[in-house]
Amino acid sequence: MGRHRAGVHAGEGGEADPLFGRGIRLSFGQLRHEGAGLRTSFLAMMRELPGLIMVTVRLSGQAAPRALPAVLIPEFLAGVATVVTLLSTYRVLVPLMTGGPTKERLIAAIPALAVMAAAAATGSGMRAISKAAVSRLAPKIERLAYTRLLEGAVGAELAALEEPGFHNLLEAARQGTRSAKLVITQAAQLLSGLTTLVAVGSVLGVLHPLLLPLLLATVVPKGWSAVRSARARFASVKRNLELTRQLDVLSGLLTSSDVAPEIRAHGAGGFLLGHYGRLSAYSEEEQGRLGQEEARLSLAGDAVSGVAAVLTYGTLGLLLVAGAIPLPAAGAAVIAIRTAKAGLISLVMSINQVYEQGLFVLEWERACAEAAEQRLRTGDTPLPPHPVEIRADNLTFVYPGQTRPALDRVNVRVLPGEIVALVGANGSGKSTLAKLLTGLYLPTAGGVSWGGVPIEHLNRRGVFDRVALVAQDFARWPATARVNLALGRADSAGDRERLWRAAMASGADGVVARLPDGWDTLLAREFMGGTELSGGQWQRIGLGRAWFRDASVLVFDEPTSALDPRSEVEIFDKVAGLADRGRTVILITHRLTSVARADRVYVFDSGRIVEHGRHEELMRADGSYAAMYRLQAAQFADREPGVGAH
Ligand SMILES: Nc1ncnc2c1ncn2[C@@H]1O[C@H](COP(=O)(O)OP(=O)(O)OP(=O)(O)O)[C@@H](O)[C@H]1O
Repeated sequence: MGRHRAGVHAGEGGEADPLFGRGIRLSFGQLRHEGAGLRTSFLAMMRELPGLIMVTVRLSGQAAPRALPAVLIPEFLAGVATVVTLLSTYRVLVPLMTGGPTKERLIAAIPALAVMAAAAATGSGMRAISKAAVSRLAPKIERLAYTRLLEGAVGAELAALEEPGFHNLLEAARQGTRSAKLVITQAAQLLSGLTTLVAVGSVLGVLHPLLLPLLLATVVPKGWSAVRSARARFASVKRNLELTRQLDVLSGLLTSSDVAPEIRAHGAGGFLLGHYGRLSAYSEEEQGRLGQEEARLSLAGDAVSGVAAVLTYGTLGLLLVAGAIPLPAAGAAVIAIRTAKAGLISLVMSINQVYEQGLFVLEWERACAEAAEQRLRTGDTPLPPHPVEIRADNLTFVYPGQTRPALDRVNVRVLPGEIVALVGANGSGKSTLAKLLTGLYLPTAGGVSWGGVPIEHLNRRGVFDRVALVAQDFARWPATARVNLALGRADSAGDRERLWRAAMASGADGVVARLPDGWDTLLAREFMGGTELSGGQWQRIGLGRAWFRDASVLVFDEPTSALDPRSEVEIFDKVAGLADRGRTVILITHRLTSVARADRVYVFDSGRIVEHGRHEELMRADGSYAAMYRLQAAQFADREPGVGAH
């Protein structure tokens, strides 16, 4: 794809992105703030501002209840000090500019000068105290916000975490947690800017009432451009969230050690870099467009504000000439206006920041609310004591965002102490069923029950507690070997005997024995002191986790895919042993020889169960299971010396 038209984003206008398909285009459809952002009036935006700040203020109240007054009170006192400084400037100027001997005039100015110095020093001191308080408070707010977000994500339904929209929201919310810190810093500055402005305003009001609206006329246009460009920046970030995440994924891949061998062996580096460059160009174009928009807004704000400033000085001159204002008052007014200008710049910058960052904090709040809505739905019926029968009745399941069911009216029975095997072609729904039987997903239609109670009525955390799951893509935690084995019952991680027992059952004992620091070896080569395991070694660790968890229902999804033949046989023996000891085993495998020992085999095809029964029954039935079994057996028979080729 060549260079895109100016203003047209990746995938917009119907064409799919050559790397990510329709993803980026779809993300544009999900924007909620963007359109609204550009239509919102200035007044509406200014009305939003206190609400935006309040989200962070509430957060800071929870993060450190006493810290906020420590920020606000000194900031307020600093504002008061500014008023006093300005008023005393006036009092210094009056004796200096009125007639009389110079010495007397100087002496008359000294008390006001002393007050001015004291007020200025107090103002600086107060600002320093507030700054120190902000730097103590801000990280606490950030941590609290981030922890809340993580708690929400951890407690959400698995299905929610598979929705891209939720991920975009989480990404914006993650930014929101950093923003909360900035909002509090900037809100303190905003308060300081406002107090300065009020101070200057009141001084000007005292000097001559006409100067006050003129001062406001210099402030408002700048505030308008600041808020508008903050909104435009926020909209731009939202608009590009999916693109930003995709760029992050690409740069992560280019630097990841996991895919580094394939990138080199397949010469994929140039290809990926090319796409990185292409997608970055979209992002750069967006930034350029945004920069232009901000420059336009700023110019418009400056122009109106500049005219107002000229008018202010002009009015001051006219008032002076007309004798409506004495010379010292005019001098004080000039100083007040200059002070206002400095305060104004900082005020405008903080309004801009508070507004933009505040919108992200709102995203954080929205994500927390969304996560709460998506919180794991759980009933309060306690689990019947083990052993329980697990059933799926007319179970249908459609993944979020999909239209075709992954499971279509499936009926399954798993009796306590049984080994139930799920077999069938890739993508036929075996892993999905295992996740539904163990309560990780809830049915779209039909039902799953444990001991006759529908799973949604049960305490699902209680269900999880009864389950040990060795998923096909089990987690390889970047942690020590001990944690990797014991994570399923982290409280017992210190139980060495239990660790060794689990390790011996899965064959992980030999792996751990060869590790440089034994159980304390870090299994993550990207960190200092870390080491890496082979695929089969990892699988033993993953399997050991199931034994360590010691649950009554065990799900093994392709448990031996990376094991050597001898280890594979050993593992299946151990799995059979688990069932002998009353554990229920759900086994998903393509190794049909190991299925022969199962009490029942369910054969899947395109989300449906096409056959079920014991191995012998299925062989006699001579259906698809028998065909698959013979196909596998024939592969070995063909290679037997004297029987087949080679
Ligand atoms: N998280 C998901 N979101 C959307 N669709 C999914 C998800 N996981 C699986 N699917 C789809 O559901 C169907 C069933 O997948 P499942 O993983 O259950 O198959 P499987 O029988 O276990 O396959 P395999 O033998 O390859 O492991 C497939 O069409 C797959 O594309």
